Amino acid sequence: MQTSPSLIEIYNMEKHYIKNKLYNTSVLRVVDGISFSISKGETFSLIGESGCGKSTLGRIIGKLLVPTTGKVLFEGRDITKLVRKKDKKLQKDIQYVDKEASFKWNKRSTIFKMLEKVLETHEMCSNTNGHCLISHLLNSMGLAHIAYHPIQGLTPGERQLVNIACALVLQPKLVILDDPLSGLDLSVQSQVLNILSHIKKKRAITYLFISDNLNASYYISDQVAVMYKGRIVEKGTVSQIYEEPIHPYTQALMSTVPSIYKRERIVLKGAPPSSSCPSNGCPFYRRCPFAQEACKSRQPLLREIRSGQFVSCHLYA
Ligand SMILES: Nc1ncnc2c1ncn2[C@@H]1O[C@H](COP(=O)(O)OP(=O)(O)OP(=O)(O)O)[C@@H](O)[C@H]1O
Repeated sequence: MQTSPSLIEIYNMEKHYIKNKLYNTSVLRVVDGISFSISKGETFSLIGESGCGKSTLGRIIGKLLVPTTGKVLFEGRDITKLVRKKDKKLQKDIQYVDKEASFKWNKRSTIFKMLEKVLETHEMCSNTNGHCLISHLLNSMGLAHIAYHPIQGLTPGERQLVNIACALVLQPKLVILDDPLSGLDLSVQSQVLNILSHIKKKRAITYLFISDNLNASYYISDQVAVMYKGRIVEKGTVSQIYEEPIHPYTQALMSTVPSIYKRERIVLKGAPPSSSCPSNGCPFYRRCPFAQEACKSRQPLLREIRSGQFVSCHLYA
């Protein structure tokens, strides 16, 4: 249930790509009619198997990718048609942290210098204020001891934390974390997650957390949306999605984390359909153990089945 006002609202978002294999043209529906909102101060996770469209949606919200159709409101302002490069406020307010820390900076530069440069680029803070801001941030992220180390000697975990620091130093309102734990050791993953939660408790910040790491998303999220083939099949609070999932796909997904979802393992048959052969029906019907006739021909709507828990499934229509 949402209590605080929405920071960002997404309406009917779609992203299609035209695939042209030797003139046999087809349309890839990577994001296929998605609507949701994220309240101020919450952590909203997008989960689902690889290729379901999570990053594409994240990049659209981060204004790094233009959608085919749809509308985005940020603090009530329609930003759908705004160009990120031309809007300084938007560049600062919405930060996108990519899955791999890829520094475009001089590898011999120190972390402190790099963060100074980020502030300078965004015309933020005089020197003294900037230095305070950076020191404070590095302290709260447990990075103060390596503030003057060159970037080239950092471990993968430190590089990812510095990548996140580059976003946080701008004091954004929304941080999109696209698979921030990818490629990190388990112990480093929990360190990054702890730091993200710690920062969130201290600042009025909202996270959009994109991941196929179900344990991590359980740990950090308030709200969760489950994606399947470019659509949201279920959305609710973290306990609703992980402990009381309703959609057959969510149930199968959660059965892979027996430490949280205490039911029998569900093994799905087949593979997800290609995004280039959309059907009018439910994208999950070929693999669904409960598929009915209606599932083949009619796309189910996302409906509220329990308070705050939305499901797109004909079983509950
Ligand atoms: N520029 C593009 N042109 C064509 N297809 C694309 C393009 N970008 C992404 N796709 C396809 O869109 C689908 C969704 O990709 P996306 O990266 O959004 O998925 P994801 O859920 O984030 O997966 P992962 O966790 O593996 O990154 C994939 O099948 C991908 O190949």
